[in-house]
Amino acid sequence: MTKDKLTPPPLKNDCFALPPGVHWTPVDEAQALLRDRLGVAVGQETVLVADAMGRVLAAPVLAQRSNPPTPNSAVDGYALNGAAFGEGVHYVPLQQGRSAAGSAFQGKVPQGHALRILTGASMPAGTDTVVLQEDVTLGDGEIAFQGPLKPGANARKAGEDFNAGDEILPAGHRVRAQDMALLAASGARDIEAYRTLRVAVLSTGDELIEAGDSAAPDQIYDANRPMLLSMARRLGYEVVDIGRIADDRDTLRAALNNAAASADVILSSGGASAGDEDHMSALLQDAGVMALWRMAIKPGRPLALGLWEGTPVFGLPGNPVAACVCALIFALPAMSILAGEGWQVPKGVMLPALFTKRKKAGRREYLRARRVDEGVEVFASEGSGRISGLSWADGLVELPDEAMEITPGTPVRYFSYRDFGL
Ligand SMILES: Nc1nc2c(c(=O)[nH]1)N[C@H]1C(S)=C(S)[C@@H](COP(=O)(O)OP(=O)(O)OC[C@H]3O[C@@H](n4cnc5c(N)ncnc54)[C@H](O)[C@@H]3O)O[C@H]1N2
Ligand code: MOO
Repeated sequence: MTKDKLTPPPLKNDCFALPPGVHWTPVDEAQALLRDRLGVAVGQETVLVADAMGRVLAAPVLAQRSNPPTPNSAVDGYALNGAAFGEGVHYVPLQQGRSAAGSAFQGKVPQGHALRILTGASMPAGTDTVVLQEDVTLGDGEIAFQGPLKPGANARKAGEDFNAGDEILPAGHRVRAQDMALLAASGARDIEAYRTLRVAVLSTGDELIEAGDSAAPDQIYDANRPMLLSMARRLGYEVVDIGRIADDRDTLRAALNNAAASADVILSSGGASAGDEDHMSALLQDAGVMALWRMAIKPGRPLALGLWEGTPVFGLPGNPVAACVCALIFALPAMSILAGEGWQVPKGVMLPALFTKRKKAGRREYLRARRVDEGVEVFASEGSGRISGLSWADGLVELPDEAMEITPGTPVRYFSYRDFGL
């Protein structure tokens, strides 16, 4: 072929333009596929309640006992039979003794008598009501107060919170600090939990060096691996650090074998597109287990999804912002399924935009964003190598697949990093 016979394509400097003839998978379609195809990837184990924080329940938790286990007093005061004290002033003799939390009164309170009672103490036999000590004048061996009393006032019924045998937490629930109170109160000694998901993380690229090492001019620090390892740790997963892998197919194959043998899911970054050194997508394609690799998302359109030796692989794009966004939008909810928690995606909130942008149709866009009192502002650049914007931001703005004209005040969807559990 001679030079003058070559026909160059029309110049297309927009690297985000969607080439025709390629199916660009919408975010919703890719998420639906992950949601349908993935299942729990971990076994189960028995875990002491003391160690339950952050664990995902593999079975519902049933209460071993009721809360409260007996009727008890909600206040410090005097226990009596409420129905016996109608309108008017009452002078009521005190029964000897008292009922305190953990030290219940053993006898029966005679009709027309009252017993000193403290908050949390079991209601003694013969009583159903507590008159608040602030409403009482204490005399010598008797109390005086103004009727009428409402029978049952200031007393908690046995099981009013939950009863023995009630399901207090469902399977698939991830135990939070607040749930630790419920688990302990229910009398549980241990829970059935899913084993903690193991997440292997690797970075590909000959240019990468380790944080803190001395760098040649064309080397760059591996920024994605520390980010992805930290996301996994923060979400309570066990991490397996596979390290930095050179742009060499055999080396990457060996690293994937190692990762698949030691983890339940693999997060890699770089080499996801179709360049000469994009071995991740090539290997997954050769193995015939490549599901999707072009997403209608910005940043991050090259995303290699596949199975390696049966282990799901997320081949995230190399650019750190794209790696972060694709991890949040695809890998995190997928990992929550693998971990037993079911599909978890944040709903976000609609906030007024404090920026101007004209968005084209065909791709969902995520902008680094920061919530302020008046609404949400976005990072000055959309460049997916601008790592500083990830730290500038406290979350993401999501713009829909359709075209959109945003001016100050237009409602836009905002997710905080915390909404993703980060
Ligand atoms: N001709 C085209 N070239 C590129 C296109 C395109 O459509 N046509 N898309 C660009 C986009 S968008 C992205 S994103 C990248 C994705 O490619 P890869 O996933 O294969 O990523 P790499 O090429 O390996 O790296 C991209 C970029 O990110 C840097 N990088 C990689 N890993 C790390 C890391 N662990 N820490 C920090 N930085 C990392 C890498 O040095 C590159 O600068 O392809 C574009 N090219
Ligand atoms: O689409 Mo690339 O993943 O933005 O940087």
